[in-house]
Amino acid sequence: MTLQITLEKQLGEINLDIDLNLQETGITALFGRSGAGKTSIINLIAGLEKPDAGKILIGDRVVFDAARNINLPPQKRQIGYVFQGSRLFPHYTVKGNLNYGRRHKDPESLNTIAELLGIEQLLHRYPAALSGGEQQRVAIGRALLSNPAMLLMDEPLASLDEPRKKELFPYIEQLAKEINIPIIYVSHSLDELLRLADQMVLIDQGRVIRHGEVADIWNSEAMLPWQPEQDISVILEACIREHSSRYSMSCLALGDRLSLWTPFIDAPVASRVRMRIHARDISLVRQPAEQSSIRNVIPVSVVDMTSTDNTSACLITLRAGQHILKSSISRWAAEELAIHPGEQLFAQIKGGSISRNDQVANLQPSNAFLIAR
Ligand SMILES: Nc1ncnc2c1ncn2[C@@H]1O[C@H](COP(=O)(O)OP(=O)(O)OP(=O)(O)O)[C@@H](O)[C@H]1O
Repeated sequence: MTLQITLEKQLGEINLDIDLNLQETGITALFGRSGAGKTSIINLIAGLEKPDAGKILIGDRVVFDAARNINLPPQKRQIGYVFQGSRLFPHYTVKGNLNYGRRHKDPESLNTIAELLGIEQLLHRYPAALSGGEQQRVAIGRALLSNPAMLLMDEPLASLDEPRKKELFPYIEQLAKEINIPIIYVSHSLDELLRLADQMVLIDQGRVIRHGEVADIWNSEAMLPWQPEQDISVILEACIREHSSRYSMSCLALGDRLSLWTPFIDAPVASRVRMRIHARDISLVRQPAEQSSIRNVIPVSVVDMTSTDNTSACLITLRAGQHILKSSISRWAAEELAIHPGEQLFAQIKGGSISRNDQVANLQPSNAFLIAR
């Protein structure tokens, strides 16, 4: 099943003009600045607003086609929607909320979804007696129990504090693995992109700037505006080659003979992981030191270097096998080392600098992620 979305809509000053083909499963993040048009896109897909022109196809089901005057109302589109706030009915219990609008209130699917979201113990409580994270899990459950062909989530974590956000990540990841429908997830959080998204669509001024794999876009120039100079990073995706239980570290295969040691990742050898590596944690040398505390000394070639006169730092883009790395060093050091594009150098990466929050372990080739705890 594919998802084809062509939309045009004048939104005040912004002319929304979108043409997207989305994957059938997994999470696609709609990412962009405030006011870029993300919520408008999912409201148009859900049928809460009407496009000026375009067509929306879920598989072979046409839910909107301006040319043929087809415009199914939201309840006929088979689309689940999770909003920023949970929007639960306060006078219904959790169970009542989950069953709301369900024609066939079979307890089996309710129990399955409740278990998936860890809300089995909450079924008889009222929303007022739930935490923000629990309320959002119920809201997700309610959307799923409408048996949707696709799920839209508009910043579902935005109203939660950091600990609650972290509490919800594993549920959303698990959900993406268990349910076989596409999820469109609106966000402007890099952490959510790193942890949850398989694909991303970068939106600006109502247009699609980039659409593709998260790592490809994250590592491109298009994402630099979202990364403060001190916090520039790349996403690296690779398979676990081995573990060292003695030192509590894991080794990622970057290529035939290229390895990266990181703090231990609780996932099997050969499984794929995603890792955020900060440019500030990579230094460069012409020759590896004979004795060094740094475990990762990786041969790289210089792809590109940028610096501005008014900053002291120089950002150097590097290639290690198939992987992109970025190093932020001082302009002084860059000049002294006389670094130029095309040169071969060695990147030193302190394994310990990669925190647990920067690691995501993926147990399936389908990009379904499990957080490395
Ligand atoms: N019905 C409308 N009529 C006119 N302008 C609108 C309408 N809906 C949205 N807009 C404008 O379109 C732009 C995009 O809004 P939208 O809410 O889709 O952005 P967003 O990317 O979701 O932003 P945020 O991240 O802040 O939620 C905004 O400038 C908004 O003011």
